[in-house]
Amino acid sequence: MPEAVTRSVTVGGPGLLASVEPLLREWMPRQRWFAGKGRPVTGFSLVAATELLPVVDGKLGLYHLLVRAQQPSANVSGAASHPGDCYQLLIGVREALPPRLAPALIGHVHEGPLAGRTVYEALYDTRPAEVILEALRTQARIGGLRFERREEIRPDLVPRLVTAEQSNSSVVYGDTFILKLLRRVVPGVNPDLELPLALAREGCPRVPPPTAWMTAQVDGEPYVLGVLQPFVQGASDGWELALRELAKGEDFSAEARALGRATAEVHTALARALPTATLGHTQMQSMAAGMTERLEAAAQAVPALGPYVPGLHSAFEALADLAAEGHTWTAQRIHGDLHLGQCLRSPSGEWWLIDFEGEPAKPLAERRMAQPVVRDVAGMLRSFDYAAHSAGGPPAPEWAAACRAAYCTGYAEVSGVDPRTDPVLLRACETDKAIYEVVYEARHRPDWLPVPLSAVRRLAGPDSV
Ligand SMILES: Nc1ncnc2c1ncn2[C@@H]1O[C@H](COP(=O)(O)OP(=O)(O)O)[C@@H](O)[C@H]1O
Ligand SMILES: O=P(O)(O)O[C@H]1O[C@H](CO)[C@@H](O[C@H]2O[C@H](CO)[C@@H](O)[C@H](O)[C@H]2O)[C@H](O)[C@H]1O
Repeated sequence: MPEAVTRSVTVGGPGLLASVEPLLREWMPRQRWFAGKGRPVTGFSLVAATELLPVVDGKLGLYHLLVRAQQPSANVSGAASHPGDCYQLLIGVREALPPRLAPALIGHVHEGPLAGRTVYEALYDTRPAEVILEALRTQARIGGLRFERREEIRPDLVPRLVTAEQSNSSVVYGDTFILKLLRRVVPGVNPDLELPLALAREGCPRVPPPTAWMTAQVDGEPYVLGVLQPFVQGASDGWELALRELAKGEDFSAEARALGRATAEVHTALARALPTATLGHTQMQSMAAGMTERLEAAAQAVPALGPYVPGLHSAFEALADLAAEGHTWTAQRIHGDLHLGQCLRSPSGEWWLIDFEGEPAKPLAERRMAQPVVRDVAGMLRSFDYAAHSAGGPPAPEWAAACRAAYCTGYAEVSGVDPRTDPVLLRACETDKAIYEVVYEARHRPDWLPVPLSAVRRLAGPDSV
């Protein structure tokens, strides 16, 4: 496949990749954001390279790379044709790393134009993070990179990398803005920019409005690479708060109800901002078929699911049956991966929803489809259950049940529709989510696998084991 190198400079283009490839092969699969875990990386191909700061006289060099990780077994059914995932990297080059940058080390280069130098994850470093903010602030165009903004940005904000576990990488600037740099990038409209922009146009106060964003044009296709948005100062995320309350034996249902209200506010604004649809027999049967396919793929990938497969199937069959009876559902754009960790509570008690990327493993077209809002509701209901099984003590099913009920009540107060009035769809969506979580945990956090498995056991019903 011909791949354009945005700006092929001697060191920063193919020369840089050739020098660092052996280091990346070792370093990238260890990163939390690396999506292809468990499959060998056989090599990298360069999609685009942009020099942001040249290596001059031993001073810092900075390169923006889009690289494709070649993993021949990525797609079992189309192994030979899968081009591999494309990742965004910001690579710093120095003579040596100061101790404060030790965690950022990628490795020491032994050959090629960078021989003798050290390459590192540049987001840990102040100057590279400043370069990106400055490009956003001035709406720069560098090589194939485009930086755009909706609002003014102050020039003197001090950056710090967010070190929390996440699927992408974020930098906070002076407690004023947070920039999320996407790691695995795909061509097309990214909902993590599209939806917050649509919500900002609607004046929805529950989602931080994008201040600026960064894109690339590669082979004529647009890639969203990063989004800058206001930083909610002093915020705690819903997951931390829920675990804290659980540890104290405290009820969380007032917050759960407020979260239900916030979710419904966002859904109502999305339904105003973007097209909605009515899903009839064919679409719902195809949704149920998709859920069944995911279950089968998950059972292949995670054998522990095996005994529950028949019971889980019944949730999807019930949905298909309801569709066959002529029942219809309303669909609209939704969050797509809603859970407690995507909800921030400001010190004044307001809830914000973040991270509209959807389930990262799903194709973009699927993530951008109109869907029943119950999918998001199911994600949150799963999250209360997750908290009740993860707090360290014995599982707290009554705590989860109270939160789940309060969340649905809050949702109904704002939207006028209680998700519990659609139990077949709710069970199917919760089951689908729990199966997704089983695969996610098996791949990323195997120690957590028992948490979604306990839900699978419950959702599959008593006859399945
Ligand atoms: N606007 C914001 N204000 C404050 N903190 C934020 C904001 N957006 C994100 N964060 C913090 O950054 C973390 C990662 O953001 P998120 O969008 O969920 O990234 P990822 O897709 O990598 O998981 C969140 O869990 C939250 O703690
Ligand atoms: O926040 P991300 O977009 O990275 O979402 C992924 O990672 C989440 C974990 O960080 C994962 O969420 C699962 O674990 C949460 C607790 O850590 C729990 O609150 C969620 O309910 C549960 O789904 C999410 O599924 C995954 O897409």
